[in-house]
Amino acid sequence: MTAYSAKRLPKQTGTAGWNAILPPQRELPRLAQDQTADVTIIGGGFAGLSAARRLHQLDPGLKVVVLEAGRFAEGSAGRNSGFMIDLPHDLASDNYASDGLEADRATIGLNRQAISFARQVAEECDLPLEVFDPCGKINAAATPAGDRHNADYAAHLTRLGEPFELYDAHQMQALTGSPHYTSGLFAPGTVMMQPAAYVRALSAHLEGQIGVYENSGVTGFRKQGGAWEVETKKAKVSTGRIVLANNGHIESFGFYQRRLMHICLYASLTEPLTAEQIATLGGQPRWSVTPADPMGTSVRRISGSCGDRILIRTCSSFHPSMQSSDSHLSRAGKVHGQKFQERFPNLPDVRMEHRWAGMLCLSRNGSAAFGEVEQGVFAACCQNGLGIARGTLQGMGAAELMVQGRSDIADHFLAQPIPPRLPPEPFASVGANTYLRWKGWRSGAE
Ligand SMILES: Cc1cc2nc3c(=O)[nH]c(=O)nc-3n(C[C@H](O)[C@H](O)[C@H](O)COP(=O)(O)OP(=O)(O)OC[C@H]3O[C@@H](n4cnc5c(N)ncnc54)[C@H](O)[C@@H]3O)c2cc1C
Repeated sequence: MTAYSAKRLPKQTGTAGWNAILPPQRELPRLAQDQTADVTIIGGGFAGLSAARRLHQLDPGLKVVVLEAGRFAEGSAGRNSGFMIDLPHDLASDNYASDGLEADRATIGLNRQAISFARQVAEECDLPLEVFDPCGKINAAATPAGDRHNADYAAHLTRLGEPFELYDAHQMQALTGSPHYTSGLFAPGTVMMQPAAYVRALSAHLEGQIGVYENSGVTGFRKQGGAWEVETKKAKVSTGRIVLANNGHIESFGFYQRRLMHICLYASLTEPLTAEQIATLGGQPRWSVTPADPMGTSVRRISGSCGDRILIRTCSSFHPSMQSSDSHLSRAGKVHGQKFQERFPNLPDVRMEHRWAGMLCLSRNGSAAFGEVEQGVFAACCQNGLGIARGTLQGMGAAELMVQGRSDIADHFLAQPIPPRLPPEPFASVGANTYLRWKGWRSGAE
């Protein structure tokens, strides 16, 4: 008999700040009674919820069940910085060869399909701009190396025919209130999300169409005759097909073993700024910057019903156990405090209200863990950092692969080579953590 058991279920470190600042969340049911389904989706982040929505769009007659281990919006989907980005981090057109440009154009086109899909969700759920804002983002530089990076990136965007604007230090200060930045590159295609509010809204919206269960971690699944039996602690689902949309935790079931890198990122969110602090800070009420050096610090200022706050996102660590610790979080928190002070020296008394860690999943070659991994079992995992757009896209692609047999999105992921193996332990952990610390140090003021 074919059977897969989960070696572990997700455990989170720190409070998921985006979720904590929202009003109390209505609890969705946990799976308490045995059920049957056509498709069972394991994991309720961007990939799982998008797969569910796309399946329902393609065939409303399908009986679909989503099983999420924790509460919706408490996992990484509600712990990220909220940048739904259309442009790749590293443009492939370095060599100015036309196949590099074509590859970049294809990736950008697909990311924009994911953004359109999410925009429809925002429209149907009537999400306000503070939750889903197609306002673009700025790649901010704070050193000559960062300025050079932005200039190179601008040259690539020109070749691609993509719009952008360059800001000088004065414009950056007028926008952010911070004297820290030396230049910025504004690209208009990114959507800024309140990620927990989006995930809550999408899961609640789906509740009327399919079975949506939280606090229902899947402990295993086994082949029973022609169907799969998916087990949680309390009840089972007998299902024709399964989508594994549990990102790095796909490895917990034994797939892609030692091929996925489990990286933890850390973020802190301030308490609401007082009217006096807002006046001292100046700048615009909402803006979002990613660092010119990807290992630097992302910063967001938000305003609206959850108050005026600033998010600081930096530091990373490698955890094959898929779990960080309070001591790692506390160390990252100290760095967040320093990064805040460097950027906002005129706000010495602002306290961080929430700090958290969150896992994401990378492969060494940037490939996804996608496709039919066992008869009737489909993977939509390993988002390689840009998980809001890529997770949404993989969820859409897995649904299309199941129902239509193929699609542009599914073909894109199926064409990628399998993620290569990692070096054995302890070399992988020592090597990766040393590399991450070195890259973090090298990013300096960025
Ligand atoms: C601090 C931080 C900042 C980030 N910033 C950004 C950003 O600005 N932009 C961006 O694009 N990406 C960002 N990311 C990455 C992004 O959050 C992830 O790539 C994205 O959440 C991946 O989506 P997913 O649906 O594939 O996986 P997840 O969001 O991790 O969802 C998988 C779900 O599966 C559930 N699960 C796991 N095992 C089981 C099981 N056995 N049974 C049931 N459920 C299970 C988990 O609880 C989880 O909710 C950031 C991540 C962090 C931590």
